[in-house]
Amino acid sequence: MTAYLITGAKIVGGEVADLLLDNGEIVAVGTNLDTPAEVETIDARGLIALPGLVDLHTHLREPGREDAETVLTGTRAAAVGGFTAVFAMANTDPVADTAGVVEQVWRLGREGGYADVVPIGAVTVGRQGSQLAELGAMADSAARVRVFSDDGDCVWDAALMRRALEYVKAFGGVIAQHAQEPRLTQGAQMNEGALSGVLGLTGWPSVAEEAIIARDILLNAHVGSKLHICHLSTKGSVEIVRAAKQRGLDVTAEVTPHHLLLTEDLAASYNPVYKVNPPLRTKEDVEAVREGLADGTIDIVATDHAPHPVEDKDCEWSAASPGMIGLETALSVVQHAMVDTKLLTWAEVADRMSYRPAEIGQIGDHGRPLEAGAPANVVLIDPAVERTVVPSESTSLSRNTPFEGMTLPGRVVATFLRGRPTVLNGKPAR
Ligand SMILES: NC(=O)N[C@@H](CC(=O)O)C(=O)O
Ligand SMILES: [Zn+2]
Ligand SMILES: [Zn+2]
Repeated sequence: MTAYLITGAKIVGGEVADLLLDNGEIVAVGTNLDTPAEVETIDARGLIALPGLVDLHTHLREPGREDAETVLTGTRAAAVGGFTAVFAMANTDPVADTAGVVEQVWRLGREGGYADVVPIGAVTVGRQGSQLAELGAMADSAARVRVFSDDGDCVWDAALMRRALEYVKAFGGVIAQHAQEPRLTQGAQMNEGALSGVLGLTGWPSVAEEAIIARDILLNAHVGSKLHICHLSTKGSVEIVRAAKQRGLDVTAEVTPHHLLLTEDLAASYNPVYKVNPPLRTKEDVEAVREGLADGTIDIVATDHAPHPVEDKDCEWSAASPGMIGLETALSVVQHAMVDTKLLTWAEVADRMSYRPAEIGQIGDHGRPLEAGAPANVVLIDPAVERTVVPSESTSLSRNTPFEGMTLPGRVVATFLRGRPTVLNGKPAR
């Protein structure tokens, strides 16, 4: 295995040092390092070294919708975005609700070699919301599932949600909730407000998200288990989570890059590339989620990378599937919305996009500080360049990026997974 000497990188945006990667590990960090006779040197002057990013919320679409994405294409896109581990959501076909399916997804990730794939198990059989899935068997499987979610749908039955929280408590698992009260969002197409009225699209009110978050925080406090909130999107949700954390209640939350940057106004184009669950919200909401991410109320950024084939997006708004791709643009959006605005430092970006998601998802090999002895999961980024997002250039099989035409800062130059490059010079390396 080739050893790599990365020279002159700003370590997590701070001090300049060299990094020696060998045998899958970070062997040393410092200057004038002793290197093996055969070493590949990467000049990283001007670049920032971050721990490999971890995405707690990715839709890889395999099995079932391999026309939209596969484990291989999705993890390749993840590597291009700087990720070394992704959690694969369970809303596949068949649903990831048995040990057999989660083991298959886990194995496909291993074979691809671009990023570690950690399957998320469904909470209920077929994500139908009526009967608990075999959570224990998925936890005991080779995939070691710790995160469970019916994402795409809400576990709306309070008794079932309570039982799920109780069940996973036995092995320290976490229930990741897609907070969407179904009765309040029947036929919902976009954020509910003045604009949805003008556009004639059925509204998705903030309270449909907030009511479930409040309920689940209370249920979880009662049970004493672990609750994670997927793609939180409203100011009210931030306030509820902030108050819960102040009271010492155990809850974690994520925000997507698109909810950190985009607003509901984009729906006025009737272009379904802007249709997503939860919907794009208002400027006030965007400001609130940015503040929440900055002060730690929101623990992490997760992409909710949701690839869809052209035919599911190139149609009228109400017929289109909700969801946006995001793996390849996530870090640039975070730099633009959070770093360039001085809301987060690079060290805090490492926390929100690597350390914390690995901790919530309970994977030890990722999300470790760049120190000797840690697995060599490293990403090198150039924060000084800008690029314009062109959908046809995406590594993902799908093209449904809402950032088309936007000029965003930063670019991933190289990604290393256990010391092996998955991306070099911004291109997949394997
Ligand atoms: N976010 C979306 O709009 N869509 C996701 C499901 C989900 O995350 O709820 C998908 O699977 O396409
Ligand atoms: Zn969801
Ligand atoms: Zn999702």
